[in-house]
Amino acid sequence: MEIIYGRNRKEQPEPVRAKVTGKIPAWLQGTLLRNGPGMHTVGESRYNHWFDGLALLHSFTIRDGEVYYRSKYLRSDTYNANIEANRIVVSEFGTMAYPDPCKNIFSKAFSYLTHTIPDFTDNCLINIMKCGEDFYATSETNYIRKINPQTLETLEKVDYCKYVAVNLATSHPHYDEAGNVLNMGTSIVEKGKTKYVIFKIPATVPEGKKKGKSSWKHTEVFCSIPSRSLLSPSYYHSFGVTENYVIFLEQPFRLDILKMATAYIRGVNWASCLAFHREEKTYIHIVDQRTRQPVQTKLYTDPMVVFHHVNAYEEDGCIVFDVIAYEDSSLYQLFYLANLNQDFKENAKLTSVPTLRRFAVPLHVDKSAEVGSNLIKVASTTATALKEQDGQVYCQPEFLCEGLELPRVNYTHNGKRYRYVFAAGVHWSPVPTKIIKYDILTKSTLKWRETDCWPAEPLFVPVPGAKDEDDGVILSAIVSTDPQKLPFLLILDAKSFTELARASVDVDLHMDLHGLFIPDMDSEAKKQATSEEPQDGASDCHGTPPT
Ligand SMILES: CC1=C(/C=C/C(C)=C/C=C/C(C)=C/C=O)C(C)(C)CCC1
Ligand SMILES: [Fe+2]
Repeated sequence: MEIIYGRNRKEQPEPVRAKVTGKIPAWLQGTLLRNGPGMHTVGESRYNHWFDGLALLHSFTIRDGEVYYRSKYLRSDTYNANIEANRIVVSEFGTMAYPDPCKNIFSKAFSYLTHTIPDFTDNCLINIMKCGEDFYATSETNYIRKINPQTLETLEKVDYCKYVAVNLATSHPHYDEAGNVLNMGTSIVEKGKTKYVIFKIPATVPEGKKKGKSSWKHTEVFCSIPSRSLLSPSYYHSFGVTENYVIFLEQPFRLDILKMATAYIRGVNWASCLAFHREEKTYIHIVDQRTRQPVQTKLYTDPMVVFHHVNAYEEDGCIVFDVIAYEDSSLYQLFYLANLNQDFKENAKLTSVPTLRRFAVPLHVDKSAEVGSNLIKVASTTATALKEQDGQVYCQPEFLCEGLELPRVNYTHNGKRYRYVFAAGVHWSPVPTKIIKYDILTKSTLKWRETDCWPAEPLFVPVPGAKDEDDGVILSAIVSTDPQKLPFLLILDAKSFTELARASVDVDLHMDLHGLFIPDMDSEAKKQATSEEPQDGASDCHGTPPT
């Protein structure tokens, strides 16, 4: 497993032409842009956790049946400082680092205690976010980095704090049809007012506002939800939306602000400031996007840990939402590199399998409904919401299926009724071994797997003019541990899950986390843009750099 997770990868900044077998659909034109950790040692120093690794961006550009690959390390301030010092000098999720070895521990403690929380890393390794015409590499701190989606070059650093009062923000924003970004973050520095903030970044500068100003300046706070515990807000990796509502799970997997404030002096990492409180409830917050107010009903469910929301929609006065949930927080523990070694089968055993759970919550509680009665009348789910004596509502999910992570849906169905979940297949180990299509209606599963192949998150791309939800393809970057087999971009027909094509590349492909697909501009504009490109005559697979 070290081959997959712990090894430093060589970047490939010049495009390499892939060897394509099978046939790539003619309509599939664009760039799959993805992010993930690629470097886990700097000089003699080593990160402890897979989520610490320096961000390595990579892309597969698909054009006229050909595929070009490139990869480039994000030149974050963190990357540059580490490379210059030839050691890890910036702290990450699982590794605490000290910038200045000359200072003694007390001066360090003093300088950090003057700020509640020290400056976080800009090593944005988790996802890619589209904001108007711009693309950003993202993580969960207050920093994101603008990138050039074609050349993968690193551009300016954006600090969320300048536009909205958050110190942490998710790397799983949602997009509406106009491309506006809806995201959530936590404000932890104002100790008396620890809160979760839902905010919207417009795709363009709003009409009537001075032209030329960045749309970031028009970021609006939608709603703030005070944290139940001021010194220990919930950690969350994503949230859900429907057409009119936002779903936020305040789960008992919490950050301890006091522990964070003293982490440097104590020499412990950020991860140790996170704890799962298995005796506590998970509170379900629903925010109405139209009134920007939280729904007043107190909704809760059993303790659980959720990283990924899958999708959500409204049905008959209820909100139905699907998440991948765990019984504990062992997932983050398993990604310590010490567990991802040869004995990973023993060391990296999840103590709880990820399960796809469907919740249904009532938007209104009928005053005349009896205590103990189930408020969910939706026939399509067995999820329940029981009215309690004190007016609270206890929600119990329907268990749909288990053994899946990194879920994706056809994004045109985001927030709406949907039927298919595409995901990576994992079981008692966090290492994906297959790609799954789960049909919520028939509760059936289609799978793709191949020996010694380790798939990444599967991404659905719809065929233009698609009629069915699964009219399109699945793209997944596959890492191979068979020395005879190159890594490849896999293209599956999303309906049948049969392989349409694979594009093998002789490069050091890394296991990544998340990304997006950027469809090419319309064909006329594309012709103009590519008319000046030289002809591809390379036989060594180093083809024409795609624009
Ligand atoms: C650096 C840093 C953080 C980083 C978290 C990361 C990097 C999480 C990655 C999560 C992933 C990849 C989950 C996949 O399911 C915290 C804890 C937010 C807060 C303190 C500073
Ligand atoms: Fe994620």
